[in-house]
Amino acid sequence: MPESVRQTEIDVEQTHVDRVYARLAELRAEAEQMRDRGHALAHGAGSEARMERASMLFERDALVGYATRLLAALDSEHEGLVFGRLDLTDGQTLHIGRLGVRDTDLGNLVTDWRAPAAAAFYQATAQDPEEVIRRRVIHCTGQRVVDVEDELLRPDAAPEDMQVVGEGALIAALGRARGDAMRDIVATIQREQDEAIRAPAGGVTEITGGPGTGKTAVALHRVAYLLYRERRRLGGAVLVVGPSPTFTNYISRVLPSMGEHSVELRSLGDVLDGVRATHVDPAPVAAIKGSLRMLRVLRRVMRQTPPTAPTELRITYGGQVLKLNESELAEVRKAVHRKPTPPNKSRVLAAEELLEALWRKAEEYAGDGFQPDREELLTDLGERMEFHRFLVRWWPPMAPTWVLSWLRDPERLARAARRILSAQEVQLLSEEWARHEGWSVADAALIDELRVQLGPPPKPRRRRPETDVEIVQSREPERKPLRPEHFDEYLHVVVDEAQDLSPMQWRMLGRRGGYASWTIVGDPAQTSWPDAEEAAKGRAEAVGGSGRAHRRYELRTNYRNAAEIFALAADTIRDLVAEEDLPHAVRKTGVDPTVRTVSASDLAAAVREAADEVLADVDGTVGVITAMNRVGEVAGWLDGVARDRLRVVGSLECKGLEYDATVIVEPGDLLAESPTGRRTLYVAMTRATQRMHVVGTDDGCLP
Ligand SMILES: Nc1ncnc2c1ncn2[C@@H]1O[C@H](COP(=O)(O)OP(=O)(O)OP(=O)(O)O)[C@@H](O)[C@H]1O
Repeated sequence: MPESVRQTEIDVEQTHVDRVYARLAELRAEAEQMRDRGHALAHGAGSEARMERASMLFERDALVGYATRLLAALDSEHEGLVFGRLDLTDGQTLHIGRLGVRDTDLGNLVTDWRAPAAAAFYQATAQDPEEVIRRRVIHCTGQRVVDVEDELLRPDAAPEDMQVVGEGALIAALGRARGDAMRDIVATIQREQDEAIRAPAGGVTEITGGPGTGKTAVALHRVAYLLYRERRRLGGAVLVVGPSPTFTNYISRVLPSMGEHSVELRSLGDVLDGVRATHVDPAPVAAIKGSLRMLRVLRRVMRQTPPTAPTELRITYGGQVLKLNESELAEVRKAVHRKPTPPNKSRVLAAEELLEALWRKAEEYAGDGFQPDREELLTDLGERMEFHRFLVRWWPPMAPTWVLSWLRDPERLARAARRILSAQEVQLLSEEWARHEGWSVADAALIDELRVQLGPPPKPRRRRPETDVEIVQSREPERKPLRPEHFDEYLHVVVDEAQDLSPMQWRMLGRRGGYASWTIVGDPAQTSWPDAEEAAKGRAEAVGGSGRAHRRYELRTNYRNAAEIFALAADTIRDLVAEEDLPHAVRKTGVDPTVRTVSASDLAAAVREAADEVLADVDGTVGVITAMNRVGEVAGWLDGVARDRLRVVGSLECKGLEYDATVIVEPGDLLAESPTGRRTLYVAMTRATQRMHVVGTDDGCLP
């Protein structure tokens, strides 16, 4: 095809794109004018009838809302507002874009990609072309059209003069270098993906598929689609949860690039306001913390005597010293906890039980010179300042992080875990809590559980009590949640990498989606959770009743990995996963991944060499993936190497991420790291789009 044909087609599209931007400038001016007029209307002393004013205000709000979204979309970083065109058999052409734009005569200059009319852009295939003759993907940089890629779907219906340019937008898109942020795929969504994106909002929508099949991309585009369809109901009430802050960062630009800014994106460690946990426990520790057995451990620990509580109550009444010792106080505490009221609402009950215990003491001491009256004693002691001072220290407000921190004391942990966890498990937990000051991602779910079990701490009246130690993990400025604090219910919850959620984490999310519909995205083959049955139970409880609509979509094409890379990665789990459950990688690079075995003393140099090689081979990012406990060491080996493009990541932190090239360091370490080591290695080996080197010290390092 001569270059001049391509240029002519680019020029044709440029003319249309120019018209779109000219119209947008008009719309922007109109919206601003309308906003100002609406403002004057709202504040002026006009004589319009109330109803008329209300309807104008409504119109103004609608227009200003539209204009605001339009401006936000225009101002977002993306690669052009218009990205597609359909030529249909009835002679119509339709331009597809991130937002719909109407002309002055109300004709469509651009059709929103989420509108029903645009569905054919994604659903038409060569086998089933519907009414589409030609599908064109338009590449823009800002307002400039730089290229077009066509697919001719109905050659039989194509007019003589119709030009067809390029070899397919998908393959071109997949070959592009990757950066630190995921890009939207609006221009090249494939049919199987589109079906999942446009599934109805209600009930539970499950999207599964192997690595690189676009599950995350599909989930995010689905959110944009649902907001387009049901903005009034869902606006501000959608939560997307991913495994780590690195992951949420990585995907954070996708929705804004589609003009959607009202979605709350959180990682598992910061679902709960006020806690920002980032460090990841070793797999065996995470497995204990995530197990439902922890529920019983937590219920026990919150019933323990707080470490700051006084161990003796002494009070004088009628010349007698009434005394409750440590074990008597513990009995009183037990009696209070037998009631169903949450501890933070039980102080009055605690006071009553203490007074009753004091009365029993007084009865014991009753004799010639001491004849106490029950009512009088309860009233007198209950009104004493010394009694209240004791009560506040003995039954303090309990912040969930404070109560969890009691388990850092091995003796308290052993008591709370007796006959629930094994001695070895207790030791593992103890050692891990001793190693870190802050909270881990798995701890966040425990803190959330305690928050609910303890109930909200009473608001301090004058000064904060010493024990109210809500610990915030990071020194970053507190992020302002889109929703009011502790109003944590959402109407749609998207869970990514769902295969890794522990039952305790499912409980945490379930609390936020009591009335929600769900999109659950994951790949069982990539799971790092050892007890699939327990996790499934936790998930079923979180997403609710079996009577709900439940639809499943399976994505089967791996768009990320070069076929050569995926073939080697798949070998690691072939005997764990049925062949038909592995995705099909569509893109070949002609370059095989390498596996190098070196001596332990040469490992650092070999890793450095492999990193240098791939940095020279690819333009985008390089991930060096190693066992969690070696991240610091390996980063040291690569100190100063291409800081802008090279990242050293731990095996459990690379979930969901993507690089142009990867270096897998010492695969044996990844295998040994946890009972699901083989799946972890599979995840690590499926992160690269173009190149992969595996470097290890063991000849048979790959299964
Ligand atoms: N239709 C498409 N057009 C262009 N790129 C696509 C398409 N579908 C997926 N991709 C790209 O493929 C890569 C993998 O997508 P994504 O991360 O969503 O896969 P995933 O199934 O969530 O993977 P994993 O399970 O490994 O985390 C991304 O770079 C994404 O942009």
